Amino acid sequence: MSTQSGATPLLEVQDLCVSFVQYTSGLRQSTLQVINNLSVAIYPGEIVAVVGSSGSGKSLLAHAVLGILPGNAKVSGAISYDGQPLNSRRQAELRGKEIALIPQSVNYLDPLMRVGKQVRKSVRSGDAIQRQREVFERYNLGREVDQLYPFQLSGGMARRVLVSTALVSGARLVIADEPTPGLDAAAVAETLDYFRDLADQGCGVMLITHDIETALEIADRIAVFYAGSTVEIAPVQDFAGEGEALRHPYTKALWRALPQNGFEPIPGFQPLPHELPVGCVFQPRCKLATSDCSMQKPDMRAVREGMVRCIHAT
Ligand SMILES: Nc1ncnc2c1ncn2[C@@H]1O[C@H](COP(=O)(O)OP(=O)(O)OP(=O)(O)O)[C@@H](O)[C@H]1O
Ligand code: NI
Repeated sequence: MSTQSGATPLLEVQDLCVSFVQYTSGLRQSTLQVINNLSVAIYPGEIVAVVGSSGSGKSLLAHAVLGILPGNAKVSGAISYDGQPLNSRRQAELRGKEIALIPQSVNYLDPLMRVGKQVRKSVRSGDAIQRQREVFERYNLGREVDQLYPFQLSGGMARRVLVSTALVSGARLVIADEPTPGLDAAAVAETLDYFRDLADQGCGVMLITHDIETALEIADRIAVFYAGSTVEIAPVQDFAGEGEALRHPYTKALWRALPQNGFEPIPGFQPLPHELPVGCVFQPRCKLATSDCSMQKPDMRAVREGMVRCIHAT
């Protein structure tokens, strides 16, 4: 992209496809493709928000980058970190160290380890106890919390512990999968400020969220997911006015569905992985659709300072 020309992305995902092998009756095997030709990059110093409705493939992208997809997942495409291919050996090496995940579910906490100890395990340099206490203080987690087991935490406390684990790690790439639900306004603001600090220090942050308003507050670029792929990647400034700077009809529709823009709903539903339409996946819901849109799936292409997957975009 022209704004970042020359720089090496911290994370680059190219043409990622993820499918699951499923066994139906008896030994019959079928393949369900859930991520299709997905490409996205994160440069040092930026926050990229990944937005999209439930089931669009956001968490699977995070799990593919970390190498923690379930065993029946088949992955193709290229993922690189800091200019080098991110193969499974490197994923294991970097996971929780250079690359930290704030998982969507609090079930990722180790149920058998006191939370102070499990957070300290992620500290790579400096005084582990001091780092852990500093971050816990920021999140209003008192000393007594250090000794608790995950089942003794409230939902919001468990979330703050998960965020703390990533923040003490000193990771250069933080992938935050819906980090804020269940947090009160102060903790949300604290978390978003922390992401901004990390980016300002040269880290990269992928913020996965279905809350487009939070994304617009904090991110530099927005990647919009729909039915297992990216439909648009746009600088945050393009989300303004009537959405005239946006490229994809779905992104424009998301923008107009926000309360301040009149709550105009998008008719129809996102298709499930086994019922994807031929051609453009958005075509059945799109006002601009022509017969060409149902012929073949459009490629992602550069339009102005962003990327879009629509043959009509200008
Ligand atoms: N292990 C699996 N086997 C088969 N299908 C799966 C598996 N895991 C996820 N999927 C499917 O892949 C699609 C994408 O799932 P994913 O969890 O990435 O969605 P998401 O965008 O994170 O949604 P949410 O906002 O609800 O967290 C969904 O249709 C889901 O049903
Ligand atoms: Ni998810």
